[in-house]
Amino acid sequence: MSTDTIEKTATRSAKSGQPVIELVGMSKWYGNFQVLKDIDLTVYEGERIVVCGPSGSGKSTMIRCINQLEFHQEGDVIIHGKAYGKDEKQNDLIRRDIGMVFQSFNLFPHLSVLENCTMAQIWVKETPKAEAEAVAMHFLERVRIPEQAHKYPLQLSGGQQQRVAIARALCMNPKIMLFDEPTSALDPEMINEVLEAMIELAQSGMTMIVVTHEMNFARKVADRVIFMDQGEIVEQAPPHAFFDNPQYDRTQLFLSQILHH
Ligand SMILES: Nc1ncnc2c1ncn2[C@@H]1O[C@H](COP(=O)(O)OP(=O)(O)OP(=O)(O)O)[C@@H](O)[C@H]1O
Repeated sequence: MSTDTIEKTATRSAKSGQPVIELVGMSKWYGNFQVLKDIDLTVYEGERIVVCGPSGSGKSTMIRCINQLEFHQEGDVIIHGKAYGKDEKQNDLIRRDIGMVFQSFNLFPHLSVLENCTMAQIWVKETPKAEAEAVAMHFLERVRIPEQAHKYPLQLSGGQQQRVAIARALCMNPKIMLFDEPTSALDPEMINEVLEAMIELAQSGMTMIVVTHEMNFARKVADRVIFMDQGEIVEQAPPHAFFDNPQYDRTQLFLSQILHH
């Protein structure tokens, strides 16, 4: 697929035409190993991007560079028109717009569900406790587990913990949500409840980048599917271009990746 077609695809799928994430010539090395190679990617407001590719292709590293959990060494990461730079205060402000959900939930085990959802609001945004709790309950209701608010993470199922992690991220009122294999650690019967929460979020207009191999989710929700391989974006297209076109050779590549995952 030509760069021109990719650009048109991206523009067509944009909800408002405003770029919210721009990766420009982004490269990163771990020692001598180049994990990301000259990545160019523009994500528009309200777009839902699914990222897939073989293990080790750099998917996690790319999305972790978007909120600077990892640091790129060349190129630019621009969020809402502002590039991460040397000014840590500005970097913190940029990061506040971005919520992240990890494969391993990353909840604090010694805090209740409610406290997990209020801690950053209280300490980072200085929201009064009662208000933070009301916000937390709102989002716990949205992911359908308000009744678990006073339990501790280890008293919940994996699917419930992941929904808490989604609620916790939403409590910070992010403009962008990043998901790094959010269902990979879950038992099969719990995957759907998490995907449903993500689908509802997508339908609310949230800009999302989701690293996942859940292709039903990609089909239902994604505006664009991006394939990475060896640190590069090797292909991107709307999901139907891959899945509804039996002639499309990337479908074969994709299936082989899934089978080996
Ligand atoms: N902290 C690190 N130090 C050195 N190498 C790393 C580090 N983190 C990741 N890597 C390497 O970078 C490459 C890309 O890793 P990354 O986790 O981004 O891939 P991925 O596509 O998300 O893989 P997976 O699907 O298995 O999660 C891999 O070869 C990995 O071993």
